[in-house]
Amino acid sequence: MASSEPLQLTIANPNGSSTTFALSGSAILSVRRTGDKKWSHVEVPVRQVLYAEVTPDNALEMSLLARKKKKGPLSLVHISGHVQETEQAAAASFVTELMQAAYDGVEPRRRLKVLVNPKSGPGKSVSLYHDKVEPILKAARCTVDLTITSHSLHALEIAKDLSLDRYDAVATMSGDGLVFEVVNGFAKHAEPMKAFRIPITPIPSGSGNGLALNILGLKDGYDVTVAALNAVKGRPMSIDMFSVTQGDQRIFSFFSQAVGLMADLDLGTEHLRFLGSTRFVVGFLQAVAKNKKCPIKLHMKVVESDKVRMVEQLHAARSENLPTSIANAGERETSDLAAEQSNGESPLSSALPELKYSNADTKDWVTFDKPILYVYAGKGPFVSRDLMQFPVSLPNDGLIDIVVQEVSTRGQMLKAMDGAEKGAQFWMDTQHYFKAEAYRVEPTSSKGLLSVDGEAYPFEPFTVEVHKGLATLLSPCGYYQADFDLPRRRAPAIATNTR
Ligand SMILES: Nc1ncnc2c1ncn2[C@@H]1O[C@H](COP(=O)(O)OP(=O)(O)OP(=O)(O)O)[C@@H](O)[C@H]1O
Repeated sequence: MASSEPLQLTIANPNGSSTTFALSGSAILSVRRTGDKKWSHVEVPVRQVLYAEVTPDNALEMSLLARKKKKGPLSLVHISGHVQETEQAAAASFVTELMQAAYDGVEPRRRLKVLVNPKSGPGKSVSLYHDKVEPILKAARCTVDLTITSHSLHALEIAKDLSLDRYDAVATMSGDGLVFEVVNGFAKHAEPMKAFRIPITPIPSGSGNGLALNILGLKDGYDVTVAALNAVKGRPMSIDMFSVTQGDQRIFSFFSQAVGLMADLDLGTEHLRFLGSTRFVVGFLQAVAKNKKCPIKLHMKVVESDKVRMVEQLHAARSENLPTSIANAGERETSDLAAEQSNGESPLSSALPELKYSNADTKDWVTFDKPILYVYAGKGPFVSRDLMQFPVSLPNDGLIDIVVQEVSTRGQMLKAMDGAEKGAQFWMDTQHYFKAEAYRVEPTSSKGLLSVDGEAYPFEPFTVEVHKGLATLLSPCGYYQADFDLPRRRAPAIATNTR
């Protein structure tokens, strides 16, 4: 709509009440209803309009998400009215304009495979799905194929055999564990590259919801209503995936790998589960008290190690974000993607990308030569609500962010907790940060833990490499929603280069 005049429609109801809709600049919908005390005036960004139509029996039906109070939760609101004969043409064109603005290039009425893990988080995901999520998907006229997972690896089995042409996206209502199963199921699919084009969209109900936090941001990352809206109309966003190879095993990781203190925290604090998220704080304090060196050798194929430059690259990528990071999965051919991923090095293929670094050849790589407390590598700024571990992470730069924490004083490690939710620890001189194409860890002792996306794997040598843009998520904006910047005064002094 080029006009700055709001597009208006008033429908008169037989009982004497009326509803007036005004659509301003294709961004804001305002609805005023006489005779409705609860929702007499609703004003929402058009993105929050789920559906609008004039039915064959001349009813105007509209569903949207609105907040009753400015800072209150989003509620599902249905508005309906009778369209009289004289109003029919105007109502039809208003609804068409509104739907175009509301979906802005995204196909409405998505076909969703929904997986709900009844055991995730506090165990209330099934009722939460039926109470909060399903009504939104239905109001948006999505077709829903629901499976309540009945056992561990059920989601993997479903993803492995998914009828790819039947679905536009897979929604996982759980924590990060179910996403891990879906990506590893896609990797085992008969058409893996096509499977990875199906976007995955997390609806947070687990105890670890890092992916939802990264996509939806700190404020909305635990809000199932915002996540359901993202399932309805988020845009496909390509993200890099990692292959973790260990012996003959190839695991697909979308999130993180950890050894040392952070793996101990992730996997070694199950006995503190009764503490909820406090378990990580208690676990961190216990681990810092031990201050135990992680017995490994670390080799990395480093591309960037200058922290200031990484922040600048983050901002540059953000400013040019949409055309590069948002890919319309429907319009992109698998072969285009294979070309992007291979960087022209291997023939186009519908098979998974071949491993480049599965052997132990780390010649010309950087070897980290100081005592290590932990290595934490991954994608996406937040690993939890309290820790922005990878503040400069980009969704599909083809690189993995590697944090290497040197063994340091207990006092300094405790200080690292201060501002960790904003990524403050990034600037610690003892916390080294690399962007790499690949890395390899070789344990020098058999005692230790390895966590891959929160799952335990043997503490044995492993190699990780990046597959650029292999998987697809749905995102409201095309970038990770986490703010991070240079600390203005200190910036020039703290740039580290440990290459
Ligand atoms: N019906 C089920 N019974 C038991 N486990 C299940 C069931 N459905 C799925 N699972 C398993 O639950 C695991 C945990 O899921 P997820 O990580 O998504 O949630 P979570 O609440 O964050 O869990 P955690 O705290 O254990 O990481 C998954 O690895 C999955 O295999």
